[in-house]
Parts: sequence; structure tokens; C-alpha cells
Amino acid sequence: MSQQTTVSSNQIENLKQKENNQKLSMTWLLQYLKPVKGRLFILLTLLLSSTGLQLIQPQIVKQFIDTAAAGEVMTTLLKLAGLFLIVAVFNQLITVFVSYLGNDVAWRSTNRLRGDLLKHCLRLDMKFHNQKTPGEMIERVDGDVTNISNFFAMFIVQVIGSFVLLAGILGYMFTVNVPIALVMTIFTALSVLFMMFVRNLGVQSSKNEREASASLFGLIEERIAGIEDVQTNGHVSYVMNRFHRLMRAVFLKGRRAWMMRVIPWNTTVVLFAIAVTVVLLLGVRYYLSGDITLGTLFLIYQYTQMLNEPIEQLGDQVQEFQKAKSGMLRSRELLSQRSEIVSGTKNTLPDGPLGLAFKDVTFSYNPDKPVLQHITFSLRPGERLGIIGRTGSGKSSLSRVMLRLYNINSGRIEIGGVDITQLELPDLYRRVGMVTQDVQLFDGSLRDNLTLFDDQISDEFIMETTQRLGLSHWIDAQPEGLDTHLSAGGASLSAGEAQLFALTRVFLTQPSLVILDEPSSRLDAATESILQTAVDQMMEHCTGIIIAHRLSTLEQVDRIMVLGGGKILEFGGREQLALDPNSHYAKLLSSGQKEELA
Ligand SMILES: Nc1ncnc2c1ncn2[C@@H]1O[C@H](COP(=O)(O)OP(=O)(O)OP(=O)(O)O)[C@@H](O)[C@H]1O
Repeated sequence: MSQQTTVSSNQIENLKQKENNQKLSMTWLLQYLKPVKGRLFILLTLLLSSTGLQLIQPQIVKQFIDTAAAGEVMTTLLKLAGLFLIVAVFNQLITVFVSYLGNDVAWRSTNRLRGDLLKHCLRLDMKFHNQKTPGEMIERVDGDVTNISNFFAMFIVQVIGSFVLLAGILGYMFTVNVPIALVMTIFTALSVLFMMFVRNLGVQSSKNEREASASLFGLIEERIAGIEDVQTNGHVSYVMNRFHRLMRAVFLKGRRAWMMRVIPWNTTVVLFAIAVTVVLLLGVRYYLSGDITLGTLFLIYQYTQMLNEPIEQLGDQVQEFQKAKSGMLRSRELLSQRSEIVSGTKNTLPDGPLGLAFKDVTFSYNPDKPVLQHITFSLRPGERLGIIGRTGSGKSSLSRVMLRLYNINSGRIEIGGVDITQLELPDLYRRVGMVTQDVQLFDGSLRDNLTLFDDQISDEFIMETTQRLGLSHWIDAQPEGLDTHLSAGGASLSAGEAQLFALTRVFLTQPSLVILDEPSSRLDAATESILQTAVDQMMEHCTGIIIAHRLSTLEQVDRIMVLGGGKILEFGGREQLALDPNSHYAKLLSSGQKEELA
């Protein structure tokens, strides 16, 4: 009951956080800029210098024109030309460095965000991961952040630079000619206000675009992961059909998002054309009336042209901002997802084999379909339980809830006398081991894959364990023994070898309670009997649960549980049940329905 309360309060918290996302989307990102504030400061200083130089350049040209028009000496003109060259080259160098530093700041800050997102995803519960494909997660951890990164890189450089340049141009123009300066200011203010106003126009469509793109990645990842099934079942054309449909959605949503982003830009282009015309007409009038020199007329023209660039850059940034904002919202949304599995605080499990108790446990993946119903049983430390039952009867689910991959709906599970919800998760995982039917290999050496990157486990212990479990001849056959590099995905192991591999992995951690889900289903009879003896020996030091399809796997267990439709049909001592002709177990044994269980 208490877990149900936790779930609903988590959901409420998620909703509240979703509401706050809109307000917080910029502020929370700033924390990622904190570690790079030194670089940001240098960036800003360079940027201001570059802006200053950009403002000076037309002034030199103005001097040059006025000097030439006044018929001054050649040396003054040459000096002015030389000065212009030096300022231009220096400015270019600063621009290159500003661009480098802008990208550097963006990468440094967003890589931390990528790391936080991945760490967060790895901690989210199975219910969340069941709903998301790995491809979709890649897009969310990397694609969304790349958008934010582009925004960081260019935003800092361009927005601040553009505003300073605009302020410099307009400020100077007021000292030259007030009416022209007023026209330029009105045009600039209109353009900037307009862009502020339409800033959010494309956020939702950009978010939709990213969602469509995440689905596309999800499809590609899922189908490539199941390539064998896709090829052997002739699914290629079906997959291509789905692919084209998703591509179409990406295209349509992308086009809409693009259109929403370019509207502000196009509008400012029109505004700019009008402004240039008015400024030029006024400039010519003042020149003809002798109020300004030819050099000043050029300066006015040049500064008007220079207004275009920062305004365009601001326009580009509005687009980038829209893309980035959708990325920020999605990243923030992901970070605010809370795992339903909350770690407890106790790490007080007793040493040695651990007892286990299920007390009226009910569990379902979806509310409408109960998977485990009122399960009550207990095992003493060191006892072994064999679980049998038809496909879909809930055997694997029983082991998943024991390891807190899912929270139960009601009831209580105790390991070593402690409610598992009160246990620290790392303590639970350290003491309880599970071998499932799926074995995942990671990119790394054979040793790393067996120890799961735990360098406390010695090579001698690995070799001793693999010898007992019958995997040593396979390791010996590898070119570099334990140092052999294994590729991710498991393509280099047969299904049976993978099962031996998984068993070795779990026994290397010396668990106090071990759950073996169909440990020998993919092994031949000879290997199975060798393995059986080894597993029996190793399980002498722990409590064991064996989920089996074949009754022969269960000859050494103390107790038997028969599951059916998520309920316990029978639970008792193996020998007593075997002797009771009315028991399910005895009937299965005598009728030889060994395969029918599977
Ligand atoms: N991730 C999941 N989401 C929703 N339903 C699930 C999920 N995993 C299993 N189920 C359902 O829960 C029920 C019990 O499944 P479970 O895997 O525990 O059965 P099992 O007895 O281990 O079967 P098998 O012998 O085939 O391994 C099945 O009806 C299955 O469809």
C-alpha cells in the first residue's frame, strides 16, 4: 500500500515539475555554464574588442575619403590605408579565436549535461525503459543536447556581440546626425521587438520535429537490434514501409518547424530594405545641403549596412533559440522523471545465506492484468526452491520483483528478515544475484565481461569458477585468454556458452541469494549434467531459487513451488510432494510431462 502512495505522489511531483519546466528552462541550464565562467569572461572581453574594431574600421575609411577629397598628401592616405589593414587583420584573428572559444564553452558545458542525462536514464526504473526504445534515448541524450550546444556556442558570441555592435553604431550615429540616427534606431527597435515577440512561435513545432526524429531513431535501433528476425522473416519491406512513414512525419514536422523559424527572419529583411532606402535618401539630402561630408555619407551608408548583420544574427539566434528551447524542455522533462524505485537506507543484511519471505504479494505490469496474486511463502537461509509453471505463469516476474526491478502493488518481500524497500539498492544487488535467459555482453575484455569491471576479483578465482562451470575450455580456446576482446551484443558466443557465461558471472560475485532463471535450457544433456553438479556445489553457500522448465533440473532442490496464472498452486518439500500422488509435482513426474511445462 505504501508503495502505491509513493507511485502516485511521484506522479504528482512529475506533473508539478512539468508545469515549472516552462519557467525554469533557461535558469537550470545556467548551472552548466558555471564551471566555464573563466572562459566566458575571456570570450566576452574578446568579443567587445572585436566589436570595437568593427566600429573603428568605417571611421578610418571616412577619414580616408575626407582626406582624399580635401587633396591632402599621399603619406597621410597611405598611413590610413596601413592602419585599416592592421585593424582588419587583427579583428579577423580575434573573430577566429572567439569562434573557437564559443564552441569550446558549448562543448564543455553540454557534455556535462549529456553525462547527467545518461546517468539519470540509467537510474530510471524498468517501467520507464519498457516504454522507450534505446534509439529514442540516444536521440534524447545526444540529439537534443546537440541543439542546446549549437545554441550555447553561437548564442553567447552572436547575441551579446550583436547587441553591443548595435548600441555602438546607434550611439555614434546620434553624434553625427540625429534624424538619421532616429530612423536607424526605430528600425532596429522594431526588428528586435518583433523577434522577441515571435520568439516562441516555433518552439512547439521544433519539439514535435525532435519527437518525430526520436521515433525514427527508435525504429532503426529496434530493427537493427533484431536483424536476424527481420531478415529471416522477410520483414525488410515492412520495416522499410514503417521507415518511410516515419521519415514522412519527420519531413512534414521538420518543414513546419522550419517555416515557423524563418518567418521572423524574412520579416526583418523587408524592414531592413525600407530602412536602408530612407537612410540613404536622408543622407543624400544632408550631403547636398552641405550638412555632412562625403566621408560621413559613406560612414552612414556603411553603418546602415552594418546594422543588417547583427540583426540577422539575432534572427538566426531566435531560430536557434527555438530549437534549443525544445531541446531544453525535453532534457528538463527527462531529468525531472523520477524513478519509482527509491533506494532504502538499511545495509544491515546478516552475513551468510539469506532467508526469503513473500507476504501476500500482488503485482502487475499494467493495472488491468494481475501477474502475481497473493503470493505468500518463505525460505530459510540456505534452502533451495525450484519454481515450475507454464509459460506466462509469472515465474520471471517473481524474480524481477525480488530484485526490485519493479515495485510490487501490495504486500511485502523480506530478504534476510529486512523489507527490501528499506534496503540500500547497492547492498541488495551485491548480495542477491540473478541469471536471466538473456545475456548481455559489453565491449571489453573477457575478464571485464566476467567480473563486470570489478577488479577486486582475481584471475585465479575466475579460472577456478569457470573450470567448475565448464567454461574454461572455451576461455582457453580464445586467442588471448582472459584478455581477449569481446564485442558488445554477444555475437561471439553460442546461446549455451552465453548461459555458462552468465552463471560464471553471478557466482563470481559470491551471492548470498541466487536466482537462476532457466539456467540450463539451452545446454545439451552432457553439458547440463556437468553444470548441474557445479551449480549444486556453488549453491551450498547461498540460498537458491531455480526457475526451470525441465523437472530434471530440480533434483537437488529442497522445496518446489508450482505457479499457475500468477498464483501458487502448490508449495512444499520436494520429497513430500513427490510422494503425494495427488500433488501437481508427483503427477508431472509420473506422467512424464516434462516438456509440457515448457
Ligand atoms: N515487461 C512486461 N510488461 C507487461 N507485461 C509483462 C512484462 N513481462 C511479462 N509480462 C506479462 O506477465 C506475465 C508473466 O510473465 P513472466 O515472464 O513472469 O512469465 P514466466 O512464467 O516467466 O514465463 P516464461 O516461462 O515464458 O519465461 C505474462 O502474461 C507476460 O505477458
